[in-house]
Amino acid sequence: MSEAPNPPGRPGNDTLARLAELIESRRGGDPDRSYVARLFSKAPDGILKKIGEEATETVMAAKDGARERIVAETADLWFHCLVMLAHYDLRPADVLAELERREGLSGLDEKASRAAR
Ligand SMILES: N=c1c2ncn([C@@H]3O[C@H](COP(=O)(O)OP(=O)(O)OP(=O)(O)O)[C@@H](O)[C@H]3O)c2ncn1[C@@H]1O[C@H](COP(=O)(O)O)[C@@H](O)[C@H]1O
Repeated sequence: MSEAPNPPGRPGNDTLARLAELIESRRGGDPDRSYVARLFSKAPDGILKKIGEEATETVMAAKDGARERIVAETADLWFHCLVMLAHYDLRPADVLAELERREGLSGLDEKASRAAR
């Protein structure tokens, strides 16, 4: 994976990594001063509940074809997933590595190989 910073105006892996570090820094923080610390204090159920809510809101925005809401709700969903990953000592890099591992592997071929197992 490239270590180069994101090109200006092109947020990417750096953004996820930076946000993950910020989330990590909130562990054990004051729930009255930090939303992330509040989520950690309710982990895992409080985080998982938010992921369910944000996933539903993302689906509803997409059904409406509301592009701005799709972006906003997907950002909420990704953010809460990052908090969940941190709770389980995982990082965005772990998920990105899995996506990279799948690059070039057709989802249909992968599914067919499962049936053959
Ligand atoms: N990216 C986010 C981010 N995205 C969404 N949210 C919060 O996630 C919540 C989304 O919940 P909802 O939309 O359901 O709104 P709500 O009804 O107010 O939420 P609930 O009361 O139901 O929990 C809101 O409170 C948002 O403010 C976020 N909160 C924090 N961050 C990042 O996390 C960093 C640390 O935040 P603090 O820990 O609060 O300092 C921030 O600097 C940001 O970079």
